[in-house]
Amino acid sequence: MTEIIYNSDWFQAKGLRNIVDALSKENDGLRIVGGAVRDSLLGLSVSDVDLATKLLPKEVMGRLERAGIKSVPTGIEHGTVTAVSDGKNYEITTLRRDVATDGRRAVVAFSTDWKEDAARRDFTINALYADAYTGEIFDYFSGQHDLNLGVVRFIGDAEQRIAEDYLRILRYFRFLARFGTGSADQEALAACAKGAHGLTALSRERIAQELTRLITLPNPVFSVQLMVDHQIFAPFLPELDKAAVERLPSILDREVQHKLAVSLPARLLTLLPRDQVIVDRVSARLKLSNRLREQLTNRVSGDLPTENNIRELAYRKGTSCAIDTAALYTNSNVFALCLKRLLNWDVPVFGIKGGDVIAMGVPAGPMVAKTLHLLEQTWINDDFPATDDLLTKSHQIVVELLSATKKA
Ligand SMILES: Nc1ccn([C@@H]2O[C@H](COP(=O)(O)OP(=O)(O)OP(=O)(O)O)[C@@H](O)[C@H]2O)c(=O)n1
Repeated sequence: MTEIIYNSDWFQAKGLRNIVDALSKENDGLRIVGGAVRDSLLGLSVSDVDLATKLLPKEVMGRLERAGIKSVPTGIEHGTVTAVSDGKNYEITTLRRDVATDGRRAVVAFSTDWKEDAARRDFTINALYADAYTGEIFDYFSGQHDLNLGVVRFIGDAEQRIAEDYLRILRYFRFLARFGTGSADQEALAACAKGAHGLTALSRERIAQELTRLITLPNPVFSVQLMVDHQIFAPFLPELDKAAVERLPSILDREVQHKLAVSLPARLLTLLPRDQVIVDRVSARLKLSNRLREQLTNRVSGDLPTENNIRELAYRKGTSCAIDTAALYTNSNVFALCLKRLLNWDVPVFGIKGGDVIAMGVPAGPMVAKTLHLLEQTWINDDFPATDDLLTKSHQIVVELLSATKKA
């Protein structure tokens, strides 16, 4: 186990080594903790490295400064300093024990006891530490055992851990989807259900971020089903569509079968009815980014996709939007036909401009835009013919249009 950590690229990274050299003047003062240790033991890639230390935040900042490493007091009242080393951020947090909490924010006291620090963390698999010099693992709550079995277990009393931070409910289901083996502990589920009301007190951004991370995992179905069964969505997503638990697996199947990239908007929309008002309301409540809101709106507004209109949808709203809507709202036959229509088809550019129709005899003014609109729609209805055919046909249409206008 020690070798796995010690030989990892992230452990030997220059940025981390510089920090370790700057801080770790005494033994037992600095350890890696949480996701980096957990993921590394599973052979997964590690992107974020968090450190825990017995040193007080001021001392951490002082030592980093003397070593020429930039540090930012990102959460100094909770003991967290972010070091920027070799272009990467590392969060360094002084060991803590909780003294009070309102479920959103813990009031903490600093500690020098590793087990005390471990005891205030959420799950056994997240309370694994690795010595920052040797990579030696410290496991106070059988986290490695649980990791090997795919068990997500709260440390100590689940209700208490949840009351310290209600976001842990959503984290529970996310980690279950990532590491679980398809079973969940009834006591933990009951504690999550009991604490779910507390989710309303959390910042919407934190909820949206967790939900996004869960829903875009390779297989969130088991967790989502459990969350539906235990009414976990009710406090922040009462609009949850009953069909969600069927639509989500169908999207996943289609993504895998047709090698489609995971689409966040499509995954989120599996949870909601196809109703723009509701989607807008949820987007506002969860404070989703403008870009994501637009993507969601594009996917619920307009006609349902069919084999006949799928290219028009792709032309007007983009290929990924067209594929998503087909994946979300059509049966498997129609979906396959839609995909076939989009395969090897590059969305073309309409080749006629205002100047072209004026050159064809349309008088400058409002008639230009109207004519362009008509020509574009005809081009779409004719299944996007190439520019030469488009020009010939456009000429005919303009001639007919002008003679009809003259007669009128
Ligand atoms: N509500 C929370 C959030 C975090 N943690 C602790 O803080 C560590 C770091 O948290 P975070 O970076 O959010 O998660 P990771 O465990 O690193 O995993 P991932 O990045 O995959 O979410 C966790 O491992 C856990 O020990 C916790 O106890 N309770």
